[in-house]
Amino acid sequence: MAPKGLKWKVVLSDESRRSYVPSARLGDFFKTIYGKTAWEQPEGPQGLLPRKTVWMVKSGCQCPYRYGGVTIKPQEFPDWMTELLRTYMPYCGKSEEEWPDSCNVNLYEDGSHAVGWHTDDEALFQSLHQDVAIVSLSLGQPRKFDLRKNWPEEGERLQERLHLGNGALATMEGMLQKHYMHRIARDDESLGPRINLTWRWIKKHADVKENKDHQVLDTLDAEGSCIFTRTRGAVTEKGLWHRYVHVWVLNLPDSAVLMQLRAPEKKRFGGMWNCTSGFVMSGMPSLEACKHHLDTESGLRYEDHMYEFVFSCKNTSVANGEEIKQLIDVYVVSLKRPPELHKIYYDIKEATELKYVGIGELEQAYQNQDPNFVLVSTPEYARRLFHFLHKKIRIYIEMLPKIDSDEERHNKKGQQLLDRIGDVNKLRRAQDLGVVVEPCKRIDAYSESVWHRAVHVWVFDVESCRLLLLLRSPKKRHFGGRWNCSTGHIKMGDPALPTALKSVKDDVGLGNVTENDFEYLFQTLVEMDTGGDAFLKQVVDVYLLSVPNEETCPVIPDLTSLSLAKGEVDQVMYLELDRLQEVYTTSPPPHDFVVFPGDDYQTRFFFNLRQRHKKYLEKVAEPPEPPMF
Ligand SMILES: O=C(O)CCC(=O)C(=O)O
Ligand SMILES: [Fe+2]
Repeated sequence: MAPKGLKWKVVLSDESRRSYVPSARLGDFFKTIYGKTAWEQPEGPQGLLPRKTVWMVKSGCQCPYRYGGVTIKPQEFPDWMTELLRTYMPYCGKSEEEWPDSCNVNLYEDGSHAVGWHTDDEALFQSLHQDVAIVSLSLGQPRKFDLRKNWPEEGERLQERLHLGNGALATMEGMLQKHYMHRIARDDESLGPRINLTWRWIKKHADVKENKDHQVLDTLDAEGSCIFTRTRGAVTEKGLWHRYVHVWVLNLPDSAVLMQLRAPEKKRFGGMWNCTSGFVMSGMPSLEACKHHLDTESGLRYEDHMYEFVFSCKNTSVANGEEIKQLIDVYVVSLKRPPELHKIYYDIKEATELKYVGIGELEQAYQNQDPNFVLVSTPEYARRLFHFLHKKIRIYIEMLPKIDSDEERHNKKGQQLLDRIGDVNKLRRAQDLGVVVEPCKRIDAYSESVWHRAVHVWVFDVESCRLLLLLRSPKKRHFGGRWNCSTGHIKMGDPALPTALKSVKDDVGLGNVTENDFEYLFQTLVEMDTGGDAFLKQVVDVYLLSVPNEETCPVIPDLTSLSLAKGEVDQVMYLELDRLQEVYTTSPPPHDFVVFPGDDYQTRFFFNLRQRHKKYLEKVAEPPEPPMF
């Protein structure tokens, strides 16, 4: 109450005992929000979120909130939100026009409910690029709110703790989301429920679309020259030739491309996976169209030089009974550090999901004419696109420092001891013959081309005659970014079979199988140039793990049920034996597969497996044996 200019000395200031609103009213707020909210408990990559939540937006906004691998659909601000805003915004100096347009509401039912370290840095809020404000209101059970610096300077305090009590109003301002993380930690004491509201201002909404049918496009003659301009509505209705762009955002480390699931209600190709694509407006260079579509659909902006023009092709297709005639300019944007999915914006009216689809998976979609994907039927499209994508990935992998990803992580594996083998000509099975000379370190085995031992394990779907293939992480020293079976080094003195078992378990998490399920196929010598200075020289015991088998693996493992070793295996697929044999017999072999040289693989392997498949079918077809008395 001090008049301006007069300085009072404050002897006691206890904000913690102050509430902006009488506590009975706080109780009413709590009850209303608790009871009137359709709470959700979404499931993320690590299971159910340890709290209930809703994402609320002002009427007219459709933006979903995506974070930590979950997407929360928006609910419109309910009536009680207006009352809360009217009550609290004056404390933040915000008039009604300036009220926030969205709010994340969390319900922590007890002390086991929490939110882990995170920042509110999703593209919607643009909080990594500019000062933003987030206003937080806490109701109910007081909880501890922690803040932690991302890049603490030496000697600086790392963490701050606030106690957010019933009715506490807090703000996060400036560039806090860039420099700090925050959390509500679990609290094992038995605690009552707490509701927290964080009000935010959405900075990057969906592009407000004008009536698309009125956009003007150039129509083309057979040579691709512009003949006249027509509205988009007329072009699509009459099936006139027009210009179109496809933009493939290439995630180099994962060998994958960004795709979106088109909203089911879209007139053309609704409910199908597609790259970013769109019309080229009259007079617009196609590069501008690419930039426009990528920005408005996904909020991704890149400099011109990031867009590589790959090729143009003519394509005709039919969607929804209408003929579409397009001259498509295809562009690729290759990213060494692609954005995390949950940070990419999308408009749910246009797309309902985003994902990075492995190039292998996309190629398979083309081969199988997968109806879940929008595919360009002109054969040269797939041929030229995949040729280009593979080339980009190859160049990227060649540029990576050649370090074994494991070495990078613990620097231990390189020190592992392997058996060094002397005269490989004397050898049938390394452990039988006295050809093991002396141990050598794994790292030296690589750099000095020392013969050592390894296993290959092929998981064989004997029913459909397919093999499980693993896409090796691009960072692997040998064969990075290429499809192969499961492989492992045999450590000094170890027998091969347990190594085989361990390899598949580590690589793809096949849990129940035992050593008895493995079949020894043959031993082969692998001498290959894997891209480094030295040759890889291995004496390999090749094993087969056939599925299904009655005891430990009664069903063929579903790809999604496998758990892939991080940093080792990026993807898995089943490939028909015939197709793998084609890969093995193509010359030169396709660079995205590891193809082991030598007769053992070329002949024995495929022959062996085909026999097993045949036998299996015969066995299944046999009538059951009559009971014996
Ligand atoms: O419950 C809180 O106080 C924090 C909530 C939060 O960080 C969020 O919703 O992003
Ligand atoms: Fe947060």
